[in-house]
Amino acid sequence: MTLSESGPGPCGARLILNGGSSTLKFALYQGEARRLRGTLERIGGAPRLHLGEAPAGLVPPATIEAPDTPAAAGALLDWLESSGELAHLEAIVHRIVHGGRDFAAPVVLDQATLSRLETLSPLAPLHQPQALAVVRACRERLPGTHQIGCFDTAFHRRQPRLHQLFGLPRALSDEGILRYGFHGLSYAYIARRLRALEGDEAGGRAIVAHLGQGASLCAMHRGESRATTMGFTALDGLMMGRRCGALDPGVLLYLQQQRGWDAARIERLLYQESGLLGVSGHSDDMRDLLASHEPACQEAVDLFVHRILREIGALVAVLGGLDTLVFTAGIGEHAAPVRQRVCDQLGWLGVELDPRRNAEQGPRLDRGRGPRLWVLATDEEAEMNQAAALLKA
Ligand SMILES: Nc1ncnc2c1ncn2[C@@H]1O[C@H](COP(=O)(O)OP(=O)(O)O)[C@@H](O)[C@H]1O
Ligand SMILES: CC(=O)OP(=O)(O)O
Ligand SMILES: [Mg+2]
Repeated sequence: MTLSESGPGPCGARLILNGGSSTLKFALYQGEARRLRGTLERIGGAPRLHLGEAPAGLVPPATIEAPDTPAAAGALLDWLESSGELAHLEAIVHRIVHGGRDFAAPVVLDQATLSRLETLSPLAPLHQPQALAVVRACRERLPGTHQIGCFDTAFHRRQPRLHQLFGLPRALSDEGILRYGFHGLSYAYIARRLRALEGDEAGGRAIVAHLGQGASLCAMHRGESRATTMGFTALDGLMMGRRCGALDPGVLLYLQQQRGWDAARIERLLYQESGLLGVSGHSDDMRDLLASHEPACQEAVDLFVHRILREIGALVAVLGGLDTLVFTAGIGEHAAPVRQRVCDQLGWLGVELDPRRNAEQGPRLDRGRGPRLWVLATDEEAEMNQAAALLKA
């Protein structure tokens, strides 16, 4: 079904909801024009609502209750509704992290689609159940609006088959145990930005470092995904805020067999207790670690950078060289010391970061020699709005 078959007309507004592992980002669009944009961050801790863009007179709520993403979305809808912002709402566009093999483009989220997506929840336990709960709540609360899903995995579905395979028995690959990759809405947006910024030069080999609470790298050729560090789930690859990234699977066997850990205990270790938080013993937030002089906090940052370097090396080998390196997402966009440390250790690739440009947040960071270096603010919401508009066409 396309929206034009049943939609209420061309001038309806679209609300975009982008649930991350620590944030709920939102935006309201009228066609291509953005009316407001904001982030609810530190969900589950001490939530704060930042309004990046908003019409004059729209005041954020003084306090917000957000123990989890569905509660955060409910509070956000309460506030937008009481402010009169949802009067002409046509659709709510949801970021759905896992689309598996079947969902490679935006879809209308009807009952049957939701049931199919629920089967993927175990593969993205921090994101998928929460996003689907938000969709169900929106269907009940605003039955006159369409619910549309855009998928993190979609951008990577055209990777060469070899790059999607694990070295597992064929039968397991055939049933869908494959490398899917995530953060695809962010990578699709950055690929578009690079085309606009670099023009014909964008035909080259690029690595995009999406460094947020979840973190991954994507190797692109001509703006298309060739390889990425996340896999079947959003656990693989880089070390993250609370996830350890790539891990010798023997560690899991050891914990099961020698310590008697069950699946729930292992899931908690992998998704909640590891990464920057586990190594530092202090915080999962790069801002806290960069401000600390504790050796364990510094070691956590050292390991974060080291893992990025190792994975960049692997992706450069896949691409056969490097023309462009982009930093994006919470850490990539804001943590100049992390960008500096990564680039300082990539001299062997001809990377030369300009410290002044880096301190001034670029957007161009190189000295005019070697691979082009950029810091670009990602905009998954803009990508989702555009994708939803195409669904309507
Ligand atoms: N000014 C900053 N300096 C360093 N790190 C930052 C800064 N602002 C945000 N971050 C990091 O970005 C993370 C959030 O990234 P983001 O991409 O917005 O989140 P999510 O992965 O939940 O979508 C925070 O956990 C924090 O580590
Ligand atoms: C897939 C993933 O880890 O997303 P986020 O970084 O938004 O939590
Ligand atoms: Mg995110």
